[in-house]
Amino acid sequence: MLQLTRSVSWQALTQLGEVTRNDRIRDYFTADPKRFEKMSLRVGGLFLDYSKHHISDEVLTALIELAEHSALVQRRAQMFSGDIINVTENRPVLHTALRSQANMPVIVDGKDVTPEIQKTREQIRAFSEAVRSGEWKGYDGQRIRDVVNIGIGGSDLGPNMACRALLKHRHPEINFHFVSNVDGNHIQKVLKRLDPATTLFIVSTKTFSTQETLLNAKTARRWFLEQAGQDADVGAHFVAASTNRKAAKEFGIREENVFEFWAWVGGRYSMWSSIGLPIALSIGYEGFMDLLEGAYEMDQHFIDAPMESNMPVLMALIGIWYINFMGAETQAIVPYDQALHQLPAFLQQLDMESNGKSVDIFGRPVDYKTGPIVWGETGSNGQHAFFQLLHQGTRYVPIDFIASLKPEPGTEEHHFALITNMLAQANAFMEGSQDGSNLDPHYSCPGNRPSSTLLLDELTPRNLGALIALYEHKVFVQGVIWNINSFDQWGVQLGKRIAGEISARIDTDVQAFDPSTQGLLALVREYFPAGGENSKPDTVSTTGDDVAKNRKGAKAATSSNTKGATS
Ligand SMILES: O=P(O)(O)OC[C@H]1O[C@](O)(CO)[C@@H](O)[C@@H]1O
Repeated sequence: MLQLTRSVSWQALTQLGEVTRNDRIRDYFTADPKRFEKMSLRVGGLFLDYSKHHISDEVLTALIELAEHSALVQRRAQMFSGDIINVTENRPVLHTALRSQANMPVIVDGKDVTPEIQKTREQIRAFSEAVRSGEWKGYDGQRIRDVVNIGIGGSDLGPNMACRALLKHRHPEINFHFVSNVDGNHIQKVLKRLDPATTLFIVSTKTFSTQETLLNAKTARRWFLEQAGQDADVGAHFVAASTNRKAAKEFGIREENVFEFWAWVGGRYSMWSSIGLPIALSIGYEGFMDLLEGAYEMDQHFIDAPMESNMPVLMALIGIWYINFMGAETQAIVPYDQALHQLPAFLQQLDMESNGKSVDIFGRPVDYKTGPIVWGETGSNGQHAFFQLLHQGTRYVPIDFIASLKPEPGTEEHHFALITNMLAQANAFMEGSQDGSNLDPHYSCPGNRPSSTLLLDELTPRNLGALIALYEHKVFVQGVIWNINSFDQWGVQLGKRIAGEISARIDTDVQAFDPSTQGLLALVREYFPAGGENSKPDTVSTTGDDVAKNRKGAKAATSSNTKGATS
C-alpha cells in the first residue's frame, strides 16, 4: 500500500503549502467577489462560513482529491453498517445507530441490535418521565429535586456539556450536578448542598471499572446511607448507565434501573446512549429525541452530500491543510455563547482521544502529523485573555468561532454585542491592521489568521445534536485520511495500570519505580502513615462496611481496567 506522504495528492498539497504561505487571505476575496457564497453552506439549522481560510481554489480542489483518493467512502459505509473498524478492540463503531431514525436493521455479530436500542430508549422515556413528573419517589416518599451524574471522560463530558448548553430547556424543579474528579473536594462540595431524600445518583460508566467513578460512587453511597436510608433504599436513589450490568447490580443498583448500552459505543461517542440519561431527565425525553434527530440529520448529510459540499468533510480537510501543510499545531474552539462553555472540553476528548495516535491501523509509525491540540474558551472571555497571542504572537492557530443567532428574550442587547464582537474578531484576525506598514510594530496586527464561523439558527437540542455529530464526523474523516484508528485509546490505559501498581506497592516495594517516582512517593508516604492499605482505591460492595471485599474488588477493577475493559 502506498504511503500517504508519497501519494500524488499529498505531494501536490505539500507544494501548494509552500506557495500559499505567502498569500494574503484578504486577496482571495478581491480576486473572487463570490468567495463567501462559494465557501459557505447550510445544513439544517447550521451555517458554516469557511471563506476566511488560507485556502485558494486550487488548494481546495487538491484537498478534495485527497479525500476522494482516500478510503473515506468505503470506511464511512463500513462504520454505518457495523463492520469492525475499531480493529484493535475488535469492535464495530455504531454510535450512529443510536440516533438512527430509519427503520433499518443494524447487524452486530449476526444479530439486529435495533430492538435493544428501542428497548433502552423506551426505558429512558419511562424513567425520565417518572422522575420529571414526581411519580418516582425517594425512600421517604418525596420527589427527586437533584440529579448527580457520577462519571468521567465520555461518561461525563457529553451529558455535562449538553445539559449546560440546553439549560434553558431544563426541568424547573430539578437541579443537575456532575461529579467527575477523584479529588474528594469535588464530590464533597456537591454533596454538602444536597438532601439525600430528594437526590438521585446516576453512576455513569461504560466499563463499571473506572477507579475515579467507583470511588466517587462509593462515597456518594456511604453519604446516602449515613444520613438517610438503609441498604434497601439505595435502589430508589442510585441508577446506572453501563455496559456492565453485573457490576452495577453488585453495587446495589436494581436490575431494572441499569440503563444498558453496548461495547460498540465508544465512551466519547456515548452521549446518544444511556449515558445521555441526564439529558433526558433535564430537558425531557422529547428534547433528547430532538437531539438525536439533529445528529441523524447530520449523519444523512455526511452520507449523501458530495465531498465538495459535505460539511464534516470540508472541516476535516481544512484541519488537515493546517496541520499537515501549514505547520499549525493546535486548533482553537471559541464559542461565543456562555451556554456552550463546556464545548471546548468535550471536543478536546472527542478529537484528542480519537486522533492522538502515531501508528496507522497496521501498527506502522506514521511520518506525518495527526490530531492537533484542541483547546479553547468562550468568547468574549477568551478575547480578554489569550486573543493577544493569536493576534500578535508567533503561533499560527486556526480558530472555529461558534455562535447561535437567536437571542434569548431579554438578552437582545447583550446578544448583539456578543455576535458583533465575534464577527469583529474574525475580521480582525484576517485583515490585521490594514495600515500596518505605517504603524509602530508594537501596535501592528499582521492579520492573515484563518477562522471558520459556525452559526446555529438557535441553540436548540436539534441543532446541538447536529453540531456534535458534525465534529464527530470531522474527526472520523481525519482519522480515515491519516489511516489511524480513531476509536481506541490505549494510551490512557498505561497510567491507569501504574496507578494500580503504585497503590499496591507503596507499603512494600517501590524499587520497581524510577528514582524520581520513588523520591516523590517517600514524600507522599509521610501524609499516609497507615500506608497504602488505608488509601487504596477501594471499589464498592453492596454493604457499606465490607472493607475486605472492597479491597479485593479494587484489585479486580484495576486489572480489568488495564486488560480487557476499554471504553
Ligand atoms: O465510562 P468509563 O468506562 O468509566 O470510562 C470513562 C472514560 O475513560 C476512558 O477510557 C479513558 O480515560 C475514556 O475513553 C472514557 O470515556
